[in-house]
Amino acid sequence: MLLRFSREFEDQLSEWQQAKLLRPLDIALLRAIPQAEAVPEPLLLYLMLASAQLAQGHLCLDFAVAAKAPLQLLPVALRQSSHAAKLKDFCRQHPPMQAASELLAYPALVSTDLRQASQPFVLRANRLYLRRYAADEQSIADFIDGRRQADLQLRQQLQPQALRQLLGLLFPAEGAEVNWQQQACALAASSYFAVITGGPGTGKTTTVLKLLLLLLRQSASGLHIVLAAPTGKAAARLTESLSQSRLQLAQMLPQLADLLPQLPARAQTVHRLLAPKPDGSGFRYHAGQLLPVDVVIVDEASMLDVSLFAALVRALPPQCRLILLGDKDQLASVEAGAVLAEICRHAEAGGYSQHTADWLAQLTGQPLPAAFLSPQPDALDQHVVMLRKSHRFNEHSGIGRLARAVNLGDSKAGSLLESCGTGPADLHAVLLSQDQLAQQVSARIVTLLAPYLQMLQQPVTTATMEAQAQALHRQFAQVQLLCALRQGPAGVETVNLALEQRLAQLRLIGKNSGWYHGRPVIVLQNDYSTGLMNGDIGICLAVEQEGQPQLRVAFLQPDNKNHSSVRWFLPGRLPNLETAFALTVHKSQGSEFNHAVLLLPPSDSPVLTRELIYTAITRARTEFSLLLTDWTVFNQAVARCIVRQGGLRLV
Ligand SMILES: Nc1ncnc2c1ncn2[C@@H]1O[C@H](COP(=O)(O)OP(=O)(O)OP(=O)(O)O)[C@@H](O)[C@H]1O
Repeated sequence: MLLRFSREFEDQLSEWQQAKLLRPLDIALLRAIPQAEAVPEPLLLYLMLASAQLAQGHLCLDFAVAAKAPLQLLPVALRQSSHAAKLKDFCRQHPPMQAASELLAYPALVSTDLRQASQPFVLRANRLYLRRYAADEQSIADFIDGRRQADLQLRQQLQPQALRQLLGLLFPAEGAEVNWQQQACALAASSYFAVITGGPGTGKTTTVLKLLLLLLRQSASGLHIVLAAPTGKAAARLTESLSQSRLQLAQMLPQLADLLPQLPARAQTVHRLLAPKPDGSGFRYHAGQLLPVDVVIVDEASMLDVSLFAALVRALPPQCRLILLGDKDQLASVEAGAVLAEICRHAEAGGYSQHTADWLAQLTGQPLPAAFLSPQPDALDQHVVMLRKSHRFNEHSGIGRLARAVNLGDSKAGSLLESCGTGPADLHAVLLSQDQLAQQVSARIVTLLAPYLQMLQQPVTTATMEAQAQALHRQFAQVQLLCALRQGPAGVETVNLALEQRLAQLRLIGKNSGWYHGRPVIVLQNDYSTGLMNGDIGICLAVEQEGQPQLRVAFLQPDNKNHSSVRWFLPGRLPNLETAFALTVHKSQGSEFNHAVLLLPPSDSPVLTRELIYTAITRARTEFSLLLTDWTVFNQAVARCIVRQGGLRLV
């Protein structure tokens, strides 16, 4: 039975829903809980607001934040709206901290002890959670805590001298500067849980491969190692990057080359590792059925949402190591929580205890500078090492400098781009007018895509289809247009449509809707029947068969020999997908392009954040372009950080 509330309260709810202060889902949730009937209406509204926080990526409603700044409970776009006053008035009339204590009078609905019972809400340290998210956060905190205890024993068993020798072999001395890769390897080699964070090209993959060689050398009976990533695209890129790094390591470290065959050749998605049950009721591996693994490496961990992370740690056996790799400054997952960013909150400063610093110095022979030590060390910081030197972008690289400036929220970041022509050669900015924006963008992108479009003019035959698909994929990945938004005049949908129309007008594609020769597509969900993963890119080609063109879609699948093979599909067999001439920045995470072109919308939006701009810039290998109509939009985005409420550091 669904609850009906008093007439006045129902009216208030529909007003709040219309004002977008609540979602229909937030209201429906409380209607479905019989115990809610006894709760006074203001408290019910707080419970609904706690559920509404998830839409903004927060794990909980923080009453302390609500008391200090009630508008923080709203998406940025709504904070200026006339409706925001409703929320302010509500918080004034029903003070949040008082509501937090009043909620305790309803133990059938709200519990303070997660382990005790199964109430739908959990209140801890003035944070109100839906039970599931409190449980996820608790699982992660328990996992990290458990691993920390186990580390004490592990370090007693290790032989520092032997480790030091291996670390010396893996990281030959380079000078007086701290070798953070070596520090990361030393920490991870002596921990059951470690996080290696760093910007693009700082050597995360290289470091973790060296770590695996070290662990393999130390293991008497071999190790079951698994490499995973949150998306299929990121897993494919990790597979590719692994095969390149293996070749380099084989040359650099001939003494350890015999161990290379023991390294996994492929990475998989975290979902696939946990094996979803066919009926969608969870995973085959969980706390009651642990994964048979010794070491799990998860790359692009910024994209891990709290629920997937919790599901993973619950399924790990006690003696299994978990090593997370990722760039803490990138966009977090669209789902709730920002686990990597939260764990790495103090990574820049280090925050090491004297004990950690002494241990690392013993293993590496390199003492950490005092600036990285903290007099009041936080336990979580002892698991994290940040790699600080980019081996891809040197100090003269415009991309590297721009990424750093954006990351620091430096208001001068725009001037690096504005000084086009006189500034760094790898950066470009183009100011467009608002009129016919998508058409102006299309004209520019068609020029950048010229080599790809030219290649498409070659007829594709059954004899040449494989090689042509490979070449077209390589060419298509050279330049990628990234949109900050999905909808609106500069959104992915409008721009893809405008591009298709322009290409059809120029007769560079056969038609501008449905399937056509040359249509690039991106898969929008994992599909285990085809093996295609969310984020995979395909190209539709008309293959001449007995004089008749047949449309087939070519997807690349990296193999373990640093090559790719092509998988062909009939368009009708493919899962949910969309055209990929333009991608959202979110969808581009985990991919890289020689030239990344970011299009900003004409007006500000809460989605435009420092993390989004940074993620777009760091997709670029050799060139980055910004298309915009107004520099204020760029500057406002750089000034806006994503803040997500969660309590991992408090649990
Ligand atoms: N210490 C080093 N000295 C010189 N080159 C290095 C060093 N570490 C890594 N590299 C090189 O820098 C490049 C990037 O390294 P790697 O792929 O390990 O970085 P990453 O942080 O994993 O990058 P991504 O941002 O792509 O995930 C590789 O070509 C690698 O060989």
